[in-house]
Amino acid sequence: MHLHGSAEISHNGHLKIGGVSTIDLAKQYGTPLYVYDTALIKERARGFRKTFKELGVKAEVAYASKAFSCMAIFQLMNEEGLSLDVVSGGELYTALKADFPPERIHFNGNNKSRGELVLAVKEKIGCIVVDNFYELQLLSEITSEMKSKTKVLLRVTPGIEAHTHDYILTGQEDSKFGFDLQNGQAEKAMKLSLESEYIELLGLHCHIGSQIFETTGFILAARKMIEKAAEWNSVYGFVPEVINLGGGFGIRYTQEDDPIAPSQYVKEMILAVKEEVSRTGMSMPEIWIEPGRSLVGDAGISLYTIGSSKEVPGVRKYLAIDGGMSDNIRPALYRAKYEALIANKADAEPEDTVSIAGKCCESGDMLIWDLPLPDAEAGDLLAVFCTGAYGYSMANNYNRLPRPPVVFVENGKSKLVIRRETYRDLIKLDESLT
Ligand SMILES: Cc1ncc(COP(=O)(O)O)c(C=O)c1O
Ligand SMILES: N[C@@H](CCCC[NH3+])C(=O)O
Repeated sequence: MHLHGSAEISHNGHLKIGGVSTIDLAKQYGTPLYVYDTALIKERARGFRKTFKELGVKAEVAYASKAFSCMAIFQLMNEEGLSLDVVSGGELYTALKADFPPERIHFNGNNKSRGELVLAVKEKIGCIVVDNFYELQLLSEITSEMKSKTKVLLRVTPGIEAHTHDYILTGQEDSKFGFDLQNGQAEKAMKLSLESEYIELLGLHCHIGSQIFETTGFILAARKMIEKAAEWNSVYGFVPEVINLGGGFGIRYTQEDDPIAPSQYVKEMILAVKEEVSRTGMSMPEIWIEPGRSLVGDAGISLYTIGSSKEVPGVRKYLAIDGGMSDNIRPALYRAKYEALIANKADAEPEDTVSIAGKCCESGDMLIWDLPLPDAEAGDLLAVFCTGAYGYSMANNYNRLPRPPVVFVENGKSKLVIRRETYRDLIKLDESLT
């Protein structure tokens, strides 16, 4: 078994993360439980910033908060000097409540509501990433009504097909996101933005997809954006201050995944930008990126207690855990794969191949198919690796399962940052509550 992130096995065969025993964590906070090693998140955040610094490029690294949003992670990212990408009024509200500096917040999304845009303009956030003509018009009206200058990036689709799951591809022509860069839409949006009195056009944004393992797509996108910007510069005199190349850097969920180092993505993108800038004679823009998964993904693990089991003779053995697609929908949604071990027998050799079932009333609620494990029984603790991104943030109350708590660990200490939902929480929106 390969360990992920900062996980290690102590002399008694127990799995530890961030220097804390997972057995103790399960005892103290119960299961299911999400655990994040914050030292690893800080290391990743510092790594991105350091790479830009070494390359001498003015940059902003914005944490894509959809990967995992709560006040504690926003506070951590703020302390690390990162900016924040939000995609809803809810994420924006959480960030403001966490005292995240509004000027370092960027607002993405393909159908922001009037209310969301008003909040963003009122709070004078760093920039709004405008996605379509409807939004451009709406934002022009809102900023004029409020007489408030607002910085904007235009999200464009550069027409790149990155290699990843279809559901998480976003940079191709046939996408719901952004202005098409090739067919004149983006150019029209740029002209409209320049004409709008209260809109201050900072530059362009693209995001080609998520969990991408190669740099080709990023390089092509970067080149296309600079090339287009240079063309517009010569025709309209528009010089972009900022080019945002999005996020999407892949991480290792299983040994089948072969990601490159986060710094490598950045280095190759910057090299492409620099080459294109000198070829076209444009001035070097600030480069912004928006990683989510690569900041928090492998820093998180999920802990579950094993309960029932079922043997289908000659076919397979199911082991059921006390969570499932309600706290990790990725296997059901994308056929995502994970690795796991028995945390209280972390040094034991696998003896069996089992399939890990969730407890939701759904046959598709399978967390891991065909997992080699040592002999496991009810009460054992299952640790699933790399659940830090899009686990808690996509958690739901299907079957009215309460969402698990989140604990941060670092240097042998743990801290509860989101408490477990209670049954009372589950009915708190019901109007008949007396
Ligand atoms: C606009 C935008 N930015 C950033 C991200 C972050 O992506 P990832 O978590 O893959 O780094 C996403 C998600 O794919 C996104 O849609
Ligand atoms: N939620 C997805 C990725 C989509 C990212 C947001 N555009 C995942 O779990 O992999």
